Amino acid sequence: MMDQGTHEHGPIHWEAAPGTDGHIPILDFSSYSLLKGAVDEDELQPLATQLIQAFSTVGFVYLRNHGIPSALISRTFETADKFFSLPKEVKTKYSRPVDKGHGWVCLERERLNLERPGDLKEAFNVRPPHATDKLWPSQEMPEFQQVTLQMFDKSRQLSLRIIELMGRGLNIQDMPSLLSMHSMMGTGPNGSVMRTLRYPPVSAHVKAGQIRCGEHTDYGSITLVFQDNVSGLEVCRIVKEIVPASPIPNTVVVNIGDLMQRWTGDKLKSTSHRVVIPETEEGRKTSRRSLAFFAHPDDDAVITCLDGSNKYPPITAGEYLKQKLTATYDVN
Ligand SMILES: O=C(O)CCC(=O)C(=O)O
Ligand SMILES: [Fe+2]
Repeated sequence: MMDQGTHEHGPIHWEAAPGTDGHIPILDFSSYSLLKGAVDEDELQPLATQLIQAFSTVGFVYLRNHGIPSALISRTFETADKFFSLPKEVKTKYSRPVDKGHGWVCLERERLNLERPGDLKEAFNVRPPHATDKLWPSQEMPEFQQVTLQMFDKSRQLSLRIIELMGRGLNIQDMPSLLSMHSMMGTGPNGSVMRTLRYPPVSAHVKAGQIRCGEHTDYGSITLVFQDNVSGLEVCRIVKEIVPASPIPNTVVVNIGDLMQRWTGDKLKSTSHRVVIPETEEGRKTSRRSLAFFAHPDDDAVITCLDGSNKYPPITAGEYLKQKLTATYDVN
């Protein structure tokens, strides 16, 4: 078996969400699907309650019937594949500058667990406010910008619906302000980013402890993850106890980020996760693809514990993200 390293991330406990055996719940999102025209308010409360149950225990759910067309998801994956298959010299033209959140991130540039070597993944970050003309591969792929921006926008809309339901499930009185604190996703000073990720076939030269994506928690409000059909995503329940978040067709995985955990005075759990290398020789020859949308509040949104506990001092979302990113990026 490939060495998965010996790093022990802090103990993370979860109680099994009701009706589950400690695995990640699968919820039907049809009552608030993006495709749903008229919404029946009465149907939303049970969904909101189920979401909060999952997020306050596992920190992860799968959603079915979310309403982002599968054709758009496939098209985004294909578009990303085409970009990743361009020669390295071409991709380098679109490298993410250190001061921007948009552009190509080469293999091993990031390590999400600082105790491991660089992650065995490459990525293209789509962060519209940071995207200059020079950072879109329009010359080689005229469709790239339009397809990825469309997927960004659908992910943004779905995130807002999820956040709205979370507010409902948490009984937050001032819901408009929770939503308005996410009003600049994709348009202004806001940390939200969509990443197309590619984990290439694993060569024989893997460094000790190197995996596809090291153990980490996400930083923002919530994350959406669309997976292809290749396993590897694992949710770290407690030290040495791991639950696979294997691909389930037509679902999106949604998880809580650190800032949301802080915002809710630790009621909702930002659970550690990672992407491992397949154990079989055959599996290692296969690449894996995913698409992650990280929803963040606006940079100037002041995050104060929603339960009035003042467990953590107020901090702006921009300042919080800056502190987190400094630790992870551009280590090579
Ligand atoms: O590729 C995946 O399935 C998840 C990646 C991830 O957790 C991340 O990029 O934060
Ligand atoms: Fe993550």
